[in-house]
Amino acid sequence: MSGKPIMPAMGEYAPWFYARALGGADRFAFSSIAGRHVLMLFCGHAGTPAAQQALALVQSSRTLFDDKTACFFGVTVDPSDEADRRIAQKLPGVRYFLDYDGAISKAYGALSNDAASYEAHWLVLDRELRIRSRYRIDDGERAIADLRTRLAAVEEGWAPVIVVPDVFEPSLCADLIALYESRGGEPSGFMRDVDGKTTLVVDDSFKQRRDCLIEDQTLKDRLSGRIARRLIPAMERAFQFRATRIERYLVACYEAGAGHFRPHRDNTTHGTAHRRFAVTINLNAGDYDGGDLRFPEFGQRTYRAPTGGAVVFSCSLLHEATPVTSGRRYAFLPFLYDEAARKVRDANLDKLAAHRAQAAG
Ligand SMILES: O=C(O)CCC(=O)C(=O)O
Ligand SMILES: [Fe+2]
Repeated sequence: MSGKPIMPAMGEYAPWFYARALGGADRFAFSSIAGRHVLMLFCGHAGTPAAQQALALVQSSRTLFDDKTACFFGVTVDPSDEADRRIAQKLPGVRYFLDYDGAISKAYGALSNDAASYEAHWLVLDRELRIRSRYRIDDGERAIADLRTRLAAVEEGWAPVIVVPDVFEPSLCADLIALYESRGGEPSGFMRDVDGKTTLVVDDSFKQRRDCLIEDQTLKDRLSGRIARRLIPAMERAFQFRATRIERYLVACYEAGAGHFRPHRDNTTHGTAHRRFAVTINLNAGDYDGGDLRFPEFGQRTYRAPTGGAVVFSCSLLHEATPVTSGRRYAFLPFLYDEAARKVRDANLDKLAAHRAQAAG
């Protein structure tokens, strides 16, 4: 077998992967960069004349890569690029994946399976990380012109979410806020797989929120009853999914000037892979500014459920809670899943680093 690489075709979703990013995370999640156009350069070795010219072009278009509308990712298979400083992360917008085992280059068809040949090229991806165009490495001017044209034509989209009013009545929302205020909240973390174990990470620059876990069974029954009768039927109609299980009963509080949760997906670790739908039930929607949901793969539009109402969305969608700029935002934030997903959860229990991890997301 020649091991000739197969390149993903135009319009296909780019393969997702984790890889070390130069000057960044050891396990950078490619899927987390969605929400803006991406220019990728599979350069192989950054020292070749073609790669040098390509990198100079990236530098001369530097302002395009602001991490808001677009970003650049180079992919190198050559450890000497890092050692000899031929490449460097430049924030915002310019990053490199260190693909020393060639896995990314193979998945994208740049490196042949027998690792004998490398087809250096550019790719332009849209904000959903779909492949829109491909250019040879010496055709970089056209790649960048194409990216500019696409950026100029970006349209606002609608995320595939539903907004369901009146899941909780106003007095139940008030009770939950009162519970939070009497008990207080703990700093809230999020989950990340570290050495194969799903681990709780606290990082204020990524997420800042305080959570109060509800333990009272009578209250939990009241809440799950509302969800079963007022939310799950709406989900069945919209998504053909019948949720039977609720993960975590928690009241969250985002404070003005600090509270936010940067773009993430809710099911990307072993310990969270069973999550199917995320639910945001706002408890005091009229009392704060900012603090809305945004789904960057579909645009900049924001979503806010009315008090007692829910926004429901697939846990696989990239989403963020925008910073609260005034007031305090309270929300009830369960994840829903079903019996098939429960088997996934049971199978992954041994991959949880700590029991506390169950509440975070
Ligand atoms: O604040 C929200 O509405 C969403 C929170 C969230 O995304 C999460 O807890 O995973
Ligand atoms: Fe989330």
